Amino acid sequence: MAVQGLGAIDQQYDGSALRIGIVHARWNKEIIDALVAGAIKKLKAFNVKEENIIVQSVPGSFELPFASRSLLKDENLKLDAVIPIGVLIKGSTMHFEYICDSVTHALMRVQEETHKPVIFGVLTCLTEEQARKRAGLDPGMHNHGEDWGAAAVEMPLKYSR
Ligand SMILES: O=Nc1c(NC[C@H](O)[C@H](O)[C@H](O)CO)[nH]c(=O)[nH]c1=O
Repeated sequence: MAVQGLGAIDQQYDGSALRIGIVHARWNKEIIDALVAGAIKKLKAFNVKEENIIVQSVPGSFELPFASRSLLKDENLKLDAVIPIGVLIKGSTMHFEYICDSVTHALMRVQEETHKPVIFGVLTCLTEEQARKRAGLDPGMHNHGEDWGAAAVEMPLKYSR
């Protein structure tokens, strides 16, 4: 049996009727930009229309849950899923741990409260090198933003209410 890799896609989904939000933090801009580009590239590969991809930014990852909830509840946007994207890199204090833990749990709560998919697009890295690799910024490395784009198409098509 073929072993599926991380973020393996199980079939070619048609996202042409979907509306997807991407809300990204503004810390670690170069890495964020690569992750957002990867997510958009994959959304388009699944036929999501450019006009149906709504991209907004927030100051940092700690603001992602609030913004994600607001986007999903915005009746004018009619989003099918949201991809919060942030890059958290360990510093010399415990700030990193508290943000990672609180943001992760808060994003899960947004998903439960809104009954809409919230794709976990937050890198929690010990070094900048780890983050760059996961954004595909090193030659031959995979851009995790693409996995998040694929998940944002699969989930609403499979589990929309
Ligand atoms: O501290 N490091 C980071 C960070 N801190 C800011 C925080 O998310 C929030 O915006 C402020 O505390 C204001 O609420 N935000 C990140 O996205 N990545 C980091 O690596």
